[in-house]
Amino acid sequence: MNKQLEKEIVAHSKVEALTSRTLEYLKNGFPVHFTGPTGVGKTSNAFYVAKCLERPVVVLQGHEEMTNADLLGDFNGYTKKLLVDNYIRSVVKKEETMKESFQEGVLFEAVKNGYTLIYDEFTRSKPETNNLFLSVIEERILPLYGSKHEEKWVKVHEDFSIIFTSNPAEYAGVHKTQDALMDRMITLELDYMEKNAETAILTQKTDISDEDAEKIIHFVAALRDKCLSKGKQAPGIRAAIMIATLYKQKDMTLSAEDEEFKQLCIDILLHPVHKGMEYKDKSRTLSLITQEHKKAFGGNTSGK
Ligand SMILES: Nc1ncnc2c1ncn2[C@@H]1O[C@H](COP(=O)(O)OP(=O)(O)OP(=O)(O)O)[C@@H](O)[C@H]1O
Repeated sequence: MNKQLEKEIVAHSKVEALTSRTLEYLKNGFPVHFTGPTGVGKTSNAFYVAKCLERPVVVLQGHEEMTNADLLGDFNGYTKKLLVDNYIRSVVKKEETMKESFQEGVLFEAVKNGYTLIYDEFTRSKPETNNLFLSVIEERILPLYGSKHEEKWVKVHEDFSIIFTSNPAEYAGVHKTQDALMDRMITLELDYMEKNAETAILTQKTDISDEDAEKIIHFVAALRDKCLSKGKQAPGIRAAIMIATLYKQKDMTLSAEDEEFKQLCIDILLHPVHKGMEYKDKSRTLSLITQEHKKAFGGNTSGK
């Protein structure tokens, strides 16, 4: 696992519980799917579980243009081999052979060697492409049809595991639901983290004090709660990370009276909070943010 990511994970109680259940399911041969809104930790949790499996990790990022060749591999040109034999000086024998060289695709490599595959945002890929996963999961073989490969299929290594992630807000209107594939995995729904877990993550990522981190998290969470009761979109931990990073870097004061800090919060939050509202009038969202900002930072003068 990537050293940077290993350092970054905050293994709060929800992460630990989720990880131990996920490991149990994967070890019994069932793929696991983390789903939930943006920023709740689906990818981070997938990496953490993968690390616990102690196998090499490969990552696939779902996208519209993904093809079977990306997953299985392809012949990517020719390798030329020239053999010159002039053992007897006057007789020169030349032999030239051309061989197609095969570049293994991500899925082929993972399945063959028993790696852990993280398939992030898999619903962004076309269902026809994802159909390859049906036999990998059910029959434990990877069919190599259409790949010009000599073998017809490759057997799935017993250490191979897959963790899928997706965001349900993206399902609508992208592709038809991938029911056959979904039916073969255990889907675990992740929700927004507890405030103390978010505070720990924020402190670790931005190196601000616990007290300041707690205030920023409470502020963002208060606005999120307003969105959740109305719309589907809401600001998450990433917005809090942006606020904390810039507040620290620009040496602002964590106070409702610091106009620069207030403007920073508005810039970061107006768009995501308004997306979560059902009304059109943006000035209502602006006054909501200003109001919550005052509640969270009113009168305070914090030293970082
Ligand atoms: N347990 C954790 N420890 C440390 N950082 C975390 C943890 N959970 C989430 N994060 C951080 O929060 C942010 C969002 O996490 P992540 O990318 O895993 O969410 P996601 O649900 O996959 O989001 P998206 O759907 O937008 O891809 C990242 O900066 C990530 O590093």
